[in-house]
Amino acid sequence: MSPKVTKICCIGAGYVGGPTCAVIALKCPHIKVTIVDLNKARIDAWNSPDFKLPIYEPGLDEVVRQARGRNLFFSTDVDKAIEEAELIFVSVNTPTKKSGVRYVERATRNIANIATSSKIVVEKSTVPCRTAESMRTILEANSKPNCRFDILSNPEFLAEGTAIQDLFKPDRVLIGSLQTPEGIRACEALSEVYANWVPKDRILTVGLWSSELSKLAANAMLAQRISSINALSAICESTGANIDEVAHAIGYDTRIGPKFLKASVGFGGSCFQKDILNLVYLSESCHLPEVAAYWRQVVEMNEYQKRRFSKRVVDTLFNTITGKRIAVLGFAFKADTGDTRESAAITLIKDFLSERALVNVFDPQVEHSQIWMDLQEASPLVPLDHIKKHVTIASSALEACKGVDAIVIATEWKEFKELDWEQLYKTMNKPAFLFDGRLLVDAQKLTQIGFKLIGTAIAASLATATLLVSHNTLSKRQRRKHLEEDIKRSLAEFDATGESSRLRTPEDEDESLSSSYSVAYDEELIREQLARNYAFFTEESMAKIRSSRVVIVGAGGVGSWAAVMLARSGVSKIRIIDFDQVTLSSLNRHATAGLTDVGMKKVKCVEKALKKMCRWVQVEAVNDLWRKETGGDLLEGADWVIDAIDNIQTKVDLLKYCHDHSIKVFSSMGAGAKCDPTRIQISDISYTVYDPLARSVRRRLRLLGVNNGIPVVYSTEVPGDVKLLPLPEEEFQKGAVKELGAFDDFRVRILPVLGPLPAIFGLNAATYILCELAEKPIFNPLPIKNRRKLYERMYRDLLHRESKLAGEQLNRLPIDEDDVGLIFDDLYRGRSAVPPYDVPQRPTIVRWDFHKPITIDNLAVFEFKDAEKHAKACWSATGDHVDPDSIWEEAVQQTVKRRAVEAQKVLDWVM
Ligand SMILES: NC(=O)c1ccc[n+]([C@@H]2O[C@H](COP(=O)([O-])OP(=O)(O)OC[C@H]3O[C@@H](n4cnc5c(N)ncnc54)[C@H](O)[C@@H]3O)[C@@H](O)[C@H]2O)c1
Ligand SMILES: O=c1ccn([C@@H]2O[C@H](COP(=O)(O)OP(=O)(O)O[C@H]3O[C@H](CO)[C@@H](O)[C@H](O)[C@H]3O)[C@@H](O)[C@H]2O)c(=O)[nH]1
Repeated sequence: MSPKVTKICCIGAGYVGGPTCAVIALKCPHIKVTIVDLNKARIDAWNSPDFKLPIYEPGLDEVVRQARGRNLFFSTDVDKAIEEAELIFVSVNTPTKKSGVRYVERATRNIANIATSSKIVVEKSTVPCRTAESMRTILEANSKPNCRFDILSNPEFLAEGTAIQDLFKPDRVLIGSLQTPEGIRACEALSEVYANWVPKDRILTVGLWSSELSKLAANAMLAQRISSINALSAICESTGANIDEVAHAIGYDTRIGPKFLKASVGFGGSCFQKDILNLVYLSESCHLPEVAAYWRQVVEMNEYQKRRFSKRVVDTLFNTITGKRIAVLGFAFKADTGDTRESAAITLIKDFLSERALVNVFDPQVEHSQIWMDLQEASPLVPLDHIKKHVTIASSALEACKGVDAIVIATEWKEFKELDWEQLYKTMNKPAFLFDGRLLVDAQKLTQIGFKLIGTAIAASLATATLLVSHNTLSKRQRRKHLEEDIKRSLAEFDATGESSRLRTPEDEDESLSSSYSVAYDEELIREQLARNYAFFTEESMAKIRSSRVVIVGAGGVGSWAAVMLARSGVSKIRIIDFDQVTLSSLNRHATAGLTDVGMKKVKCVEKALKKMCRWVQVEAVNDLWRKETGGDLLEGADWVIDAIDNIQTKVDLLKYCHDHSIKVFSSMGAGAKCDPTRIQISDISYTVYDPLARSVRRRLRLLGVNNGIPVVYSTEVPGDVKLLPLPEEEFQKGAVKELGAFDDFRVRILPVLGPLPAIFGLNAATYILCELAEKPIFNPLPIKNRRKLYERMYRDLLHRESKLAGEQLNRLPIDEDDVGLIFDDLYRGRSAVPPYDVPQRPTIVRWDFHKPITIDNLAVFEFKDAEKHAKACWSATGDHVDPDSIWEEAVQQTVKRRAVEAQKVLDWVM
């Protein structure tokens, strides 16, 4: 017979332990239930005379009111409760990663140490599969005589906000046990407890490991539905489909069902992310990388959804929210709870702050102290005082929305649906933007009031475009009128913060930077300043450039020039990282440093200059050495990274890190000891030649498994006479001098540098990235240029072959070496016309159609042996030549024809 349970202890008085065991006490008056916790404040709150419970959960206080003091007790005396109980729930928190079960382990050890009689120990916490085994080992190793422990898994499926309802009427209660007679008896004892109110057919009994895994699986499947619908919402936004309609339509299929298909700003809560990551670790430890990647994508999609949402806010508010005020309605991770763990609102507010917006936040349940704690935790490097200057916690939604430029609904609190929106509209700045991250409000009604409504998933991109145009046209005339005054005002501001003749202190820098931020720079002014770029790239591409973030590692000769040109071209977010200071000798190549900047941090010097050039630019100056161990965070949010580092090991680490994390990176190779700008070029790292730094980086990366896929700027120049200078004593004082070397052979020496060269490298990087951001990439940058000798040889080969075919020695051809260069490098990009279009070992050009004369549109590039084969097959001494289309496959014919069309365009351009 199964043992009768009369006393239960629950370790952990949190969101699960509290409501679950309170309901057990309510439904089983014959059982004494004691909920214990180490956190005294929490227990005091559970015991508070006026029922100010530590968690907000509809219906919970009613349950506690009925049972507390009768058969429900809350206590900090963990040991006493363990000793008394026959059945112990372990309902402690289980944060992510390997350390996640440490609280479970601690609680288990506690049980082992205290218990003097047999116990049924129940895992209520969500744990990785086979945690019960570790618990058993701990319990058995420490057990006393006549003391047996049976372990059960009884995962909890309640959702916050509906916990009481879920506990009263669970879909199922799952109990896992070892399939031994003792295990089954323990399982029956727990089943009996639930049977007091849960129908028997809803109590499922399974094996221990199945039960543990089922909990992770259930959450993974639920979260996967949200990520799936959120991924579809992105498609809706691009196509004009409506995600609510899509969800409704697919939910009608009984196999899919209507629940958990609400597109949102991203799921939050303490469970989903943690439990999926647990499943990912489990898959990895079972050596199932594909399975791990599959589940990881659910979390990644969620991150993407949050990022996408904040980007949408910035884009819609005319590409900048600097100085603008945004109301965030809702801070809890979902409605009807005060829980904020992993709430999407935290990420959104963090993003808004990093864009220098001002935020008003309101949540009907979340404590103010909790909001400050979460925001501080999200940005640990930013002092709380600074956060408090930019965030205001309002006491009502109305107060939060007063005077704001936009409202963001982050939590689906019902009361937000029923706000007096007409009143709110009146108090807001116009246009009154409303971003409904929960698709909560009545879109039609609010649009009629005048709101510019942008949901997570309606055809917002189209709406935004229309808005931008109408807004701009409407106010263009007035704005034009003020343009001149605005410029004057701006210039006056600059003067006030401008250079003085004395040496500047870091305090001066900060002051001038912050005051220059305070001036709102009109969108019209920005467009005027970027007019030539708009003309070059078009509206759409410029929107992409302006909303992008570039991280530049290295603020020296290369990085500073790249930063300047990116900012001048409209990039609005630049993070620049360097640990060094400006020295007098930096001035020969630095883009922004002046005499008064000597001694200043390089990154600050760049920041200061960029802000003077471009008022839209937000610079994050990070005065630190980039290290692979900790540098990941610094690359977060980057659309592109520029490697402008001169230290080879850090360079390799950065490139490898970017490669492994699929972060786009552009690298600068060696600019030292060179002077010929015509030999500087952009290519994939795998195509670099004659550059010793590139060779060394290439070799080290290859050892790390990275062969290609990194665009670089480098020079093919082979310096004739490089004079290395000895390293000055002060550099040795800094230690680790070996790390200073640009490349192996040049360690601990100073490489002579001609100033313009690093500048050109930096400008190459900026140009390449701008075209990429604009989605108008430089089409196939030449792998190699300045190959005069090669062109001469190819010309000679062609002359030789044509002479042989004609049966007489020709002196010249109707094309010259420049034409060869054009055909080979510009038209054929240095590659053969034959798939897979390799760079030929011995590139050769050959007449394509022998019926026609030699012209640049009748020559093709082949590997030497293919060219010979071609001539042999097509040429006929009688003049009855064979049509090349009859001997070459379709792909080759098409390539040659495309190149011929391009050749015609070149001719039209040149003539
Ligand atoms: N929150 C949910 O909606 C939910 C739903 C189902 C399952 N779960 C799972 O339930 C578990 C608990 O989650 P939660 O949200 O209740 O966490 P929580 O942080 O709200 O509560 C855990 C409590 O355990 C206490 N605790 C930790 N170690 C202790 C010890 N050795 N002795 C006494 N008290 C100790 C902590 O002080 C804390 O008050 C987790 O594994 C979670 O994944 C949570
Ligand atoms: O269609 C939907 C449903 C939910 N969410 C969001 O998803 C998150 C999680 O919601 P929900 O699952 O309702 O709350 P939780 O309290 O996290 O509950 C989940 O996690 C618990 C802990 O493991 C499990 O017990 C529950 O069964 C499981 O639903 C919240 O941010 C919701 O806003 C959506 O965006 N769209």
